[in-house]
Amino acid sequence: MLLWDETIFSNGEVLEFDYLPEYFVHRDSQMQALRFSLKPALRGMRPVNCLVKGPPGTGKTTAVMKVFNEVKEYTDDVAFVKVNCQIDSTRFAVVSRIYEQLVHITPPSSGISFRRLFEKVIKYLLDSNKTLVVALDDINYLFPEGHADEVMYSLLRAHEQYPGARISVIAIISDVGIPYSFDPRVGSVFLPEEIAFPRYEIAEIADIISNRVKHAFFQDVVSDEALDKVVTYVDRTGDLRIGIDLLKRSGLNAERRASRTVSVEDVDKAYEASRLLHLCRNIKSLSDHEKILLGLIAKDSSLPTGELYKSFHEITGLGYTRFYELIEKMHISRLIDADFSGKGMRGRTRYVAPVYDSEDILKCLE
Ligand SMILES: Nc1ncnc2c1ncn2[C@@H]1O[C@H](COP(=O)(O)OP(=O)(O)OP(=O)(O)O)[C@@H](O)[C@H]1O
Repeated sequence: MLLWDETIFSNGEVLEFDYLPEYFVHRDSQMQALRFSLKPALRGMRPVNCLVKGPPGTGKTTAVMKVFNEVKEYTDDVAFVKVNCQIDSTRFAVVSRIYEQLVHITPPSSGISFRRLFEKVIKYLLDSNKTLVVALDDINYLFPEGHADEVMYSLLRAHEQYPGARISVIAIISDVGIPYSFDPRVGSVFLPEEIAFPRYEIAEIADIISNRVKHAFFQDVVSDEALDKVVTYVDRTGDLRIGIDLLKRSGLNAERRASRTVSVEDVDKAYEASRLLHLCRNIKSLSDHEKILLGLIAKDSSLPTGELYKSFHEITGLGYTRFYELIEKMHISRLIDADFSGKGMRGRTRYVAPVYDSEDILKCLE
């Protein structure tokens, strides 16, 4: 029996999402490519822009943050800023975040234009003679409304308007199969070094997960069978984040039943929640109107678009154009399927259906 102050976690912190692991392996070539791209900054030159691409949970953000930390050890002349585009999803929000991280003051959310704020960023860089490297993490979230082009254009052409400004970008794309492309105007200034992060092999997953177990739990808490089960689940999606979440939830499940060991059943039970991680993460990033619409679609996927619009309009008061834009956006984000069902008596009727299990969607929306 576990007492109140007893725990099976020796260092649960290593299972938190924001933990930067010391043991970071199987990404040597990618780390090396990042180092080479950033190296010019050590000589006061603009670093090479990068496009870091790969499926979710393959270590992209971690690799970039680790290389940032390495360079910070060498020099104070480079300022590194990571922007989470899922949270900061407009050009203004991105530059606000950059300003906040550089100057350590949160700018007002209104009453100041993008241009004014951007000029403050540039002034800071010129006054301090620093090079700025911006990692735009999960830049995918900026594509649907065209913000990715605006952001990239502003950052990468800054030196034309403000001579002497040195800014480079590491665009991190979580590749979930949705096509994306930059505007040709951006393409002419963004000729990046592309760095691919492929899915991990099962042996690599096993290596990383077992190392995390060693640091997170006391000895012999996680049996080989339970560990294998976690690895099998991670291998299904290729996403290590799911594995780390699984470890944490399995451990908590074991503690809940006052056990000193994590069983295969604890892992199975935890997977119910962990497998929804991505879906819930995507849904969390939607606006309130999008959530309402997705909820309606999940509740009844057989509704023709006209009916769906009526219900949506009743709740939100929004018009058809906006409704249609939201349908398009969620279609692009792969949350819904939106297909023309053919030509009927009333012309073309477009039906929409959720890509994911409706119950799962409703669970994430709760
Ligand atoms: N090679 C590795 N060694 C140790 N831990 C790793 C490794 N790769 C990824 N991880 C862990 O997996 C989790 C997800 O990694 P990370 O956030 O870097 O992935 P990502 O590719 O940026 O994901 P996304 O595209 O979803 O944003 C983190 O907790 C990280 O510590």
